[in-house]
Amino acid sequence: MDFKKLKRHAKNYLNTGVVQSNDTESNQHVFVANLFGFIGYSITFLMGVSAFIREDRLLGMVLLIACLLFFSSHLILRSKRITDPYKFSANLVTISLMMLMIYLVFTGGVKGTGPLWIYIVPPVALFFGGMRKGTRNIGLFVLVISVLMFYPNNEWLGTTYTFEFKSRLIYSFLTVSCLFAFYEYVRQSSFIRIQEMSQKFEKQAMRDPLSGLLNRRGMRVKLQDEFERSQRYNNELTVMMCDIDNFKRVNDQYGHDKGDEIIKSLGAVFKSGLRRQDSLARWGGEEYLFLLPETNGSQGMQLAEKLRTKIEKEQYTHEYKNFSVTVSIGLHQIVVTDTINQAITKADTNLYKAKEQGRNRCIIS
Ligand SMILES: Nc1nc2c(ncn2[C@@H]2O[C@H](COP(=O)(O)OP(=O)(O)OP(=O)(O)O)[C@@H](O)[C@H]2O)c(=O)[nH]1
Repeated sequence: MDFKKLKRHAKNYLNTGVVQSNDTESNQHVFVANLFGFIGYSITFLMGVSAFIREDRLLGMVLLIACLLFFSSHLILRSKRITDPYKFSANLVTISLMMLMIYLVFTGGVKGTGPLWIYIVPPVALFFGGMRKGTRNIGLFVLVISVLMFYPNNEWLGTTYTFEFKSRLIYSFLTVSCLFAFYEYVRQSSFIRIQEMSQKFEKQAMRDPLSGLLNRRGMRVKLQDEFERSQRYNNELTVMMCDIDNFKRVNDQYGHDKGDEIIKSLGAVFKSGLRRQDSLARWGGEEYLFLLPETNGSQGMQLAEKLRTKIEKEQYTHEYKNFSVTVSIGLHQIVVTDTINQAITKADTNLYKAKEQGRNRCIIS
């Protein structure tokens, strides 16, 4: 088998149970669960076989049982019948690991070196359980091994340790646990911060910075969603293209800043006249695109007229003089044969007609 094939197999294996729609954090956990399960059953298998060779049958059996449990955690991730396979698998890995460690502390493992393995517990418990559950599990684990080790006269141990060894084992274990808990805390909070920032940037990429409305990119996403929905449920859907009349003159007369203020203000006026399910975007310089789900042409026309008259009455001031602007609107009720671009072009054509017929009016096909 060549290296590339081996790499692909390893990747597929480690991605068992990864769900495409899940967030990166959940999938990372599934990936690590597979990796840990793999390391867990490989090592316990080798150690189990080695224990049998040394004729330590009991240790060999325990290690092979642990190996089976680690392997089951991988099989669980493949299961389609279990509701939350990751949770089940992660709990199985953590509990099996802790039981194995308790056993190693109890028996001493090979020549009293068994307790050296307990340092695997903190990273695994914290990674799979998170801060709260992980810390609680580590606390329980320390309690159990402390009781076993410090019970008078070593009565609850299958081996003997010196007092110095036991106490230093617990101190060092607690130190490692605290460091891992701190690390997990920093990792988790950084991850949350990065996720929040990425959501914020994603939102910003869909918005027009001047008006705060959707930009073309954001509107394209809405158009696609609503278009598909209207076709699936046979719902009425209307698009409306609106343009400020003679805006060049407004800019020339009152300045670009005033022009910007008007673009922003019109967006807010339009928005206040829409329903929650409607979408509004700044489609171009002084052009707005409306998407009106569950709205037919005549309902769209009523809304367009309402908005047009509202804008007409809106007053702006420049150097103590009041003035107003008007808008022209072109509408189109989408039909089944339309593509998104065709629907927009038809609304645009109607807008052009409205401009031609003298502006400050609404036209529908
Ligand atoms: N202030 C401001 N002006 C803009 C912005 N984007 C586009 N414009 C201006 O809007 C004007 C649009 O002018 P035209 O396309 O000639 O159309 P109009 O003057 O509105 O005339 P009609 O559309 O035919 O009624 C141009 O002068 C652009 O510079 C913007 O973000 N801010």
